[in-house]
Amino acid sequence: MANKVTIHTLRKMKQAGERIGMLTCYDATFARILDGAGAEVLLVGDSLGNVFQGEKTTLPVTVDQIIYHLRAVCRGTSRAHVVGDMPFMSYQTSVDEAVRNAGRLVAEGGAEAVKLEGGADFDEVIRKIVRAGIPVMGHIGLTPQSVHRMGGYVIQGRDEEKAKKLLDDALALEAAGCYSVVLEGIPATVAEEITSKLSIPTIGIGAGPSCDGQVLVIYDLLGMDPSFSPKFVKRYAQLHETIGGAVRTYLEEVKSAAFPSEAHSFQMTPQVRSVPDAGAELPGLYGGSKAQTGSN
Ligand SMILES: Nc1nc(=O)c2c([nH]1)NC[C@@H]1CN(c3ccc(C(=O)N[C@@H](CCC(=O)O)C(=O)O)cc3)CN21
Ligand SMILES: CC(C)C(=O)C(=O)O
Ligand SMILES: [Mg+2]
Repeated sequence: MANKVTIHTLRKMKQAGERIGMLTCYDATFARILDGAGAEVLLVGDSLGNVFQGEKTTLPVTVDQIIYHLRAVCRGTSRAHVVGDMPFMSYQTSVDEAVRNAGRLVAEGGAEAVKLEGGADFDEVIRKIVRAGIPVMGHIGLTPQSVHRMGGYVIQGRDEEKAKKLLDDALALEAAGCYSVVLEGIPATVAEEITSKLSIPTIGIGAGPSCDGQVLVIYDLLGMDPSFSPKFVKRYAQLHETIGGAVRTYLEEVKSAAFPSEAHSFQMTPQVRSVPDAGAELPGLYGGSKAQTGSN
């Protein structure tokens, strides 16, 4: 828990010009690695629909599934700020339902904040969640839950009018009480202007270098899926090849019986030989019945 990252840490980082490093995370083992590496924010994103479940969109993800992954991530995290993504239809139908679902991510999942997609249209929902004591991270631009309305994963805010709408939405989110906002899939200049006009930190994904922080889907930066390579992703590893290579070697060794060798095998406990005659009279003394402990 040493210097736990909170919403205040993130605001101070913006003021100090220190960039915020955020990653998605879906399980405890990754959480230990990412937290240990110094990520300030871990997001249990609804992108788990794509990368964990193999769905085409994030739309089928449920509140129960986000909670399940949040619990795992929280167990593996000691320093990072953990955010839970509000999935599709968990906050769009009514303010009451939104507050209840945000509360579930915190109370059942262990999230320290929630994130939801949308601009000024959601200010009432955001105000009520914040009033309930739950910090809200906004998310505007290319909002994947609106994939069908956008007609695909299309970069947003490319003309002046749409760019102005994004700035207005960002200001509305800040006014509604968001402590931070994700800017996804928008021109770098638009993200730069929004970042300069907000007091709360902006976190970009496909939004250029001027945001106060950056977020990427962990599987993308690790290069787990060679078929997913949009322009905004940088691969810092080629784990698809690394994992594939390790598994192919394992399979070869299983087939050639090179694995397991003696080093990965167990031996019986060495037994003390019973002394002829005496052994018959004192069976317990010479290792007949008592189990020994301490070796493999
Ligand atoms: N693994 C993964 N990474 C993500 O970043 C991600 C998900 N899944 N699932 C939910 C959404 C979907 N996302 C996407 C998916 C594709 C593009 C894409 O193809 N973008 C084009 C730009 C298209 C344009 O120019 O308008 C690109 O080439 O970057 C963008 C965001 C972001 N999110
Ligand atoms: C990429 C981030 C911002 C996200 O919303 C997700 O992973 O679901
Ligand atoms: Mg999301």
